Amino acid sequence: MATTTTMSHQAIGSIVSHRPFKASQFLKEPLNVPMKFRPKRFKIEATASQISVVDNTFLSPSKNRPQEYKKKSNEAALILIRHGESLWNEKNLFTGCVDVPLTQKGVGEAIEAGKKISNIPVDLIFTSSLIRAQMTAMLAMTQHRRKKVPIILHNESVKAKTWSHVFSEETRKQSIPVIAAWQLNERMYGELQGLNKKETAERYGTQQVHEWRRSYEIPPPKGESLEMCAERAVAYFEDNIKPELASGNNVMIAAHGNSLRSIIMYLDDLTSQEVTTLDLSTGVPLLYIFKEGKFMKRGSPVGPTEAGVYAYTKRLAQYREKLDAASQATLD
Ligand SMILES: O=C(O)[C@H](O)COP(=O)(O)O
Repeated sequence: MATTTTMSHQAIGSIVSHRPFKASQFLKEPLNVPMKFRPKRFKIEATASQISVVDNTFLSPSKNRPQEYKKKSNEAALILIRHGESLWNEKNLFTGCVDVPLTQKGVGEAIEAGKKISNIPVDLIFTSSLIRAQMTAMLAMTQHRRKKVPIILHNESVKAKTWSHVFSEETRKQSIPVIAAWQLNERMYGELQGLNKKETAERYGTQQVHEWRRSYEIPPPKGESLEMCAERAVAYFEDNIKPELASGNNVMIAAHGNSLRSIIMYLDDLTSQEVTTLDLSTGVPLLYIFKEGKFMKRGSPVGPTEAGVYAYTKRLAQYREKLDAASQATLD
């Protein structure tokens, strides 16, 4: 079924661009995206009065970060975290691209997530452009043993980039670049955004609402199907995140239930049937290792504090030993 979706300002999410532009200019045809993720029917037409997004294709992250951030290794860690509970998760409302902050419980979940990954190296963070994902990333990093400072790279204009430049080499070494990308936003839930999930199921039927929420191909009214969400999220992952992993940079992605489901579908090579049963809890970090062009799942911690249930690789174990040695040296 070929349909064209025209999105309003809610479609992509947040933030600012005062320059007139067509959002379609940011949806490049991805070159390396597998057939199942190539845009088939995804077309956005909007002007700046209807839509506003972070122009984060203006400067691509890997090309514009200083050399110091780049390093080589034959293995890299990839952490995926769905944001902690938001105010609309608490109220059981469809949220989609509406920009809602974390609840107190969500803040706690983000901090607990941070404890679980506190021994895993992180060189670079990608978040969506929505505050609940950004809060989660920042709160999680407060718990990291390496104590680097996450710094948002503002690439939306040359001026923003220049003004947020860090001049001290020493300080730069102690920081982690954070790149916010609207392509990692939650799926646009269309006319369901702001509706109560239980009431919607009562009105339209449990089966219909389940299809809107979990099927791969069926979009909610005027919203994005998981397939459409994958077309932007997986393309972004392939174009901007995978090259970082291939260069040995350890990456954390803080994003959303459905943008992460689409990325996990790609990483685990799930079928459109298998992905219907994939459901992500808030604030639980998943770990993958990227090695020799392949993604290997290393599990997800179940305990509240310890990362030990991850299947550590030798390199991760060495990193942890270094952290232990550094803490011991501080105590001595
Ligand atoms: O956007 C939302 O409402 C949630 O973040 C994800 O909702 P879902 O579990 O209904 O897909």
